[in-house]
Amino acid sequence: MIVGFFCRVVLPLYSHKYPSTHVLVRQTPALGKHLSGRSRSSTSVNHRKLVRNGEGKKSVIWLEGNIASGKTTCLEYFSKTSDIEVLTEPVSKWRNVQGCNPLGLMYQDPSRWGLTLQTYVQLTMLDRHVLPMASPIRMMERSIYSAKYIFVENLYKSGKMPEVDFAVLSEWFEWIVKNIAIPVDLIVYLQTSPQTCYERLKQRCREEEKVIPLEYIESIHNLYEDWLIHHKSFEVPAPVLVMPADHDLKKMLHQFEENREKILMANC
Ligand SMILES: Nc1ncnc2c1ncn2[C@@H]1O[C@H](COP(=O)(O)OP(=O)(O)O)[C@@H](O)[C@H]1O
Ligand SMILES: Cc1cn([C@H]2C[C@H](O)[C@@H](COP(=O)(O)O)O2)c(=O)[nH]c1=O
Repeated sequence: MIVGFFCRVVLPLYSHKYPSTHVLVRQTPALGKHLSGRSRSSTSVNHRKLVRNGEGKKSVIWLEGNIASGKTTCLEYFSKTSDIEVLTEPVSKWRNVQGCNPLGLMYQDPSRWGLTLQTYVQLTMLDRHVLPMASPIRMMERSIYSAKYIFVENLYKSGKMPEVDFAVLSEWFEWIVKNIAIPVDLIVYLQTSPQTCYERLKQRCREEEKVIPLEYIESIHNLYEDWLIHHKSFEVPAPVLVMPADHDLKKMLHQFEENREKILMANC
């Protein structure tokens, strides 16, 4: 089964270096063209979109990062803060929709099931994005954007997703982001080395993910870096706070605390 998923994938060699201690906030050039001052927040959405009322002062943070980079651990830490609601990724749904497991099927045969999984990921992510906010601050694990720009892109670029599947998903995605407000004020990127994620992934030992080789994690890493660091692939919809995340748990918790203000004051 491992062969079924990965044998035809041609992957680039991994050659990045990682900053180890400091945290960077990046304002994207593309963002500046569209947004200015206060308007970069959730209130800035195109008037043609379906805008939700009463959310002007609220702030939405997306937590992005590779598989097993420590997103859930970070969310757990911030979930203890009052006035923050935390939305984890709906992975349990991806593992069980009406008794079927699209995540497992995708890892077994991505060409056959990639579209199925990614259609469901797109739907369940959208469902998360449009959920009315129950607190002034929302921290959300990943986004409909990373599902498309990282995971769909990876399936397509690695030759695992047929062109027609990619075209259909792309049209759905474009329609959604054009017509539905997807607010975001800050993207926090947990920047890890693929090796770190690979080790954490093995330690976590999720059944469906046992077939994942290091090369897959490297591809996801490169797509994240091209998007959020090098700005080489797709528009970045909010400023990016880069948090080095190879450190042990103690240091990571310290780093979360150090950056608390920066993260929680995202729309000020
Ligand atoms: N800083 C860290 N050092 C060592 N292990 C970690 C660290 N952060 C998380 N882990 C462990 O790595 C695995 C993946 O972490 P998790 O938070 O679930 O990542 P993600 O949500 O990004 O997939 C879990 O077993 C978790 O306990
Ligand atoms: C968003 C997204 C995720 N996946 C896969 C990748 C992982 O196996 C899980 C998510 O786990 P994580 O520890 O939170 O990274 O889902 C995918 O295949 N496609 C996607 O769009």
